[in-house]
Amino acid sequence: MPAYRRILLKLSGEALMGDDAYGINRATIARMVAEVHAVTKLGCEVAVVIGGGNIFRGVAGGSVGMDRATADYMGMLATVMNSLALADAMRQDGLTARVMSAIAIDQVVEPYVRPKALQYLEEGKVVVFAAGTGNPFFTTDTAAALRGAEIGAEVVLKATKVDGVYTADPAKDPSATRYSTISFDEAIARNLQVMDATAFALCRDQKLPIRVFSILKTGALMRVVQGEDEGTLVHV
Ligand SMILES: Nc1ncnc2c1ncn2[C@@H]1O[C@H](COP(=O)(O)OP(=O)(O)O)[C@@H](O)[C@H]1O
Ligand SMILES: O=c1ccn([C@@H]2O[C@H](COP(=O)(O)OP(=O)(O)O)[C@@H](O)[C@H]2O)c(=O)[nH]1
Repeated sequence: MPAYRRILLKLSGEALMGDDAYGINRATIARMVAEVHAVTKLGCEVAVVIGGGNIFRGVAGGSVGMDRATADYMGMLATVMNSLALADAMRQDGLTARVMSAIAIDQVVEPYVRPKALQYLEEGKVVVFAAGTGNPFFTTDTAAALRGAEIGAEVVLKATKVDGVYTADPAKDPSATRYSTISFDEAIARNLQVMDATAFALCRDQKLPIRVFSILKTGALMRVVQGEDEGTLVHV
């Protein structure tokens, strides 16, 4: 029995690069798909939000000097590409996935319609939410919080490059230590950058817990879905 009936899984775009410099690493995406497939077999309904940082980010290198909103729309389009790649990898693995976009791009993917998304989930299909929230100045972490709340997910699972929430950015401060649990209030007060404050605040207000764990660690998703202690739980 899974510990959760329905989850919202946030996959880092940047982590999908694996050891590549850009784009999507086939082995990394195939491994993530296999892990998602395994948890669906437990009877867990899975919705996915995927980032775009492996292709384009509104606030990084390639966007210097650009109008921020324009750069953010490019970032959202990057998430559409990742979503298509992910859904196709799922198809190859024998999983049925549906991509729904927050921005109209009807010839490519169907638009996000909440009742339709709920129907797909009830049918056991994996739903991949593309284009983030559909708005510039937001992130795919916030999209994960938003869609997670909308579909009544019991938890937002953030699969990223680090294996939890640390006292400081572990990429910059090697003396940082990992929390096994932390409250939303403390994570916000300490300005911990593992997720943006908008995402934290939305989940806190909706009483939707977040678990942060490593996308690089094989079997971590399964352990989380089985209710085992993995990564960091951010709670109300
Ligand atoms: N307190 C912290 N605990 C953990 N990670 C942190 C913290 N502060 C900053 N980070 C950084 O946040 C990154 C994850 O956030 P982000 O870049 O938005 O990832 P994603 O691509 O998954 O959206 C980690 O790779 C880590 O280096
Ligand atoms: O609701 C959203 C979600 C994403 N983005 C843009 O899309 C980029 C890629 O998303 P994100 O950085 O969250 O991806 P990840 O960190 O997971 O790779 C962001 O930098 C933003 O420019 C946006 O404008 N609105």
